[in-house]
Amino acid sequence: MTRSPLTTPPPGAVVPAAHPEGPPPGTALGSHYGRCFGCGTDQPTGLHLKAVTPDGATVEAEFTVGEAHQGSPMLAHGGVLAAAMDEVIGMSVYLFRKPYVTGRLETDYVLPVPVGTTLHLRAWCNGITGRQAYLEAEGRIGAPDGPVAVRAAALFIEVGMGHFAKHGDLSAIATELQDYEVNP
Ligand SMILES: CCCCCCCCCCCC(=O)SCCNC(=O)CCNC(=O)[C@H](O)C(C)(C)COP(=O)(O)OP(=O)(O)OC[C@H]1O[C@@H](n2cnc3c(N)ncnc32)[C@H](O)[C@@H]1OP(=O)(O)O
Repeated sequence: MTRSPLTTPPPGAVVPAAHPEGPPPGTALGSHYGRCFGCGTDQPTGLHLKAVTPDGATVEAEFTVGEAHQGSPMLAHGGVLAAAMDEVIGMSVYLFRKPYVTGRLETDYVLPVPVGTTLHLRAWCNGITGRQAYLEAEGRIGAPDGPVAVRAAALFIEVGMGHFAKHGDLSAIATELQDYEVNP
C-alpha cells in the first residue's frame, strides 16, 4: 500500500484486542443504518455490503459490483470502490465500541473491476493513539485469496455521539443501533 504519513501509525500506537462486549468471532455484522449507502438494505442503489467479523477485531465483507456502480462502461467507478473501502474500514473500527468518522482515506487502484464482480473485502486496525485510529483494507476479485484490485489506508477520528446529534439525525441511528451509548 502506498500511504502518506497521515495514515501511518506513529510509534506507540496500539492495536486493540477484541472488545470484551464486542461481537464474538464469526458474527455477521448487520447494517448500522438502513439508508446507509455502504451497508443499508433500504438503499436500492447502495453497495449492500455483507460483513462478518472472523475474530471480533477485523472485518471480512463481500460487495458485488452492480449496474448502478459503473464509472466507465461495465467497470466499477473508483469513488464507489473507495466507498466500499470506507465502509468496511468503518465497520472494523466500530468493533472497538466507540464512534469514529473518516478523517482521511487513501486508495490504490490496482486492477479494473468489472460489473458483476464480487469483491472480497478485508479491513483491520494498524494502531490507535488518542482519538486517531489507523486502519487498512484490501479488496480481492472473486475470492478471499483472489487478485488484489483495491487497497486503502485510512485515518479515522473518534467522536462522541454528539457529533451525529449536532450534524445529522442521531435518533435515526439510535433507533437502529443498540450497541452504542447514545448520550453524548
Ligand atoms: C454511530 C455508529 C455508526 C457505525 C457506522 C459504521 C460504518 C460507517 C462507515 C463510513 C464512515 C464515514 O464515511 S464517516 C463520514 C465522512 N467523514 C466525515 O464526515 C468527517 C467530517 N470531519 C469532521 O467531522 C471533523 O473534521 C473531525 C471529527 C474528523 C475532526 O474534527 P475535530 O473533532 O474538531 O478534531 P480535530 O481537533 O480537528 O482533529 C483531531 C486530531 O485528528 C487530526 N485530524 C483530523 N482530521 C484529519 C485529517 N483529515 N487528516 C489528518 N489528520 C486529521 C487533527 O490534526 C488532530 O490531531 P492532533 O492535533 O490531536 O494531533
